[in-house]
Amino acid sequence: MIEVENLTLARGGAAVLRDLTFRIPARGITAVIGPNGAGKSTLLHTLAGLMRPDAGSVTIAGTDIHRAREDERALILSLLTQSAGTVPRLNVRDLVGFGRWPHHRGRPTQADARLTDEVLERFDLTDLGGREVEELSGGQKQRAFLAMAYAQATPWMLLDEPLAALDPKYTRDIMERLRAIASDPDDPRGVVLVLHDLSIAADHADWCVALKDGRLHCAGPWRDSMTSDRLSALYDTPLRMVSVEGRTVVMDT
Ligand SMILES: Nc1ncnc2c1ncn2[C@@H]1O[C@H](COP(=O)(O)OP(=O)(O)OP(=O)(O)O)[C@@H](O)[C@H]1O
Repeated sequence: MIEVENLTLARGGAAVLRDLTFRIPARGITAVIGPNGAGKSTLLHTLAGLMRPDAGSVTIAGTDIHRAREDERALILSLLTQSAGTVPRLNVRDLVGFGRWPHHRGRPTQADARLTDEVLERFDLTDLGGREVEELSGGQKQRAFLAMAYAQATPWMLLDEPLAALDPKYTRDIMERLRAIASDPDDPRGVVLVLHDLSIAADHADWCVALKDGRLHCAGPWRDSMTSDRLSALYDTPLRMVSVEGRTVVMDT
């Protein structure tokens, strides 16, 4: 479980996260949503321990993230940031293998190599293993970065806008992979991702954390906590959740 208590943080002298208290259950997909500038990326970086709050705490799997050492954090969570983009002259296999770093600290074992191969296979990247990451399409690249985060083998994966600039086919591909990861009976991971596409969130998220102007708008199971009125108030624009062929779609009205 992720437990956030009274989390408060300012950037450049301005309050960005304001007294946030909520929980995220250990399993499933959690969507962090809210308008531009609401504090979603800041929250994710703070959950990951990369930003230190001015007050409050983040406890993940029983560990106070801001008291833990970096190497301890790296065994609890992987973080995929929006700026994960450029890795000159690195091939896909090495990128994915890099996810094993917290486990081997520069001395990869045969088990790390085997695990890297399994992850390449799982993400359909085996044939691309020797290709430079920079040569991949945006969708393939995102899949490779996701595989790197997965290879870190942490109980939690935190992903900042992993669908940015992806076409519908790759969007679906990534979301189906995340669903499989979150509900893997042998090795389930908690997946927390910042999303802008509300229909994707409505369709895939089990849990939601909604921020507005740095404050918690609501948090809880998506089905119970999200309504058309709540979404409209969150984004200050009329939005409606409708069911189309059994799937929830969010449209502006
Ligand atoms: N480096 C920085 N220095 C000072 N303020 C910052 C910095 N980065 C972001 N902020 C401010 O923090 C607030 C929250 O930004 P953040 O990027 O967390 O929001 P967000 O919800 O992820 O936005 P978006 O949906 O547009 O990506 C914004 O007001 C932003 O201007």
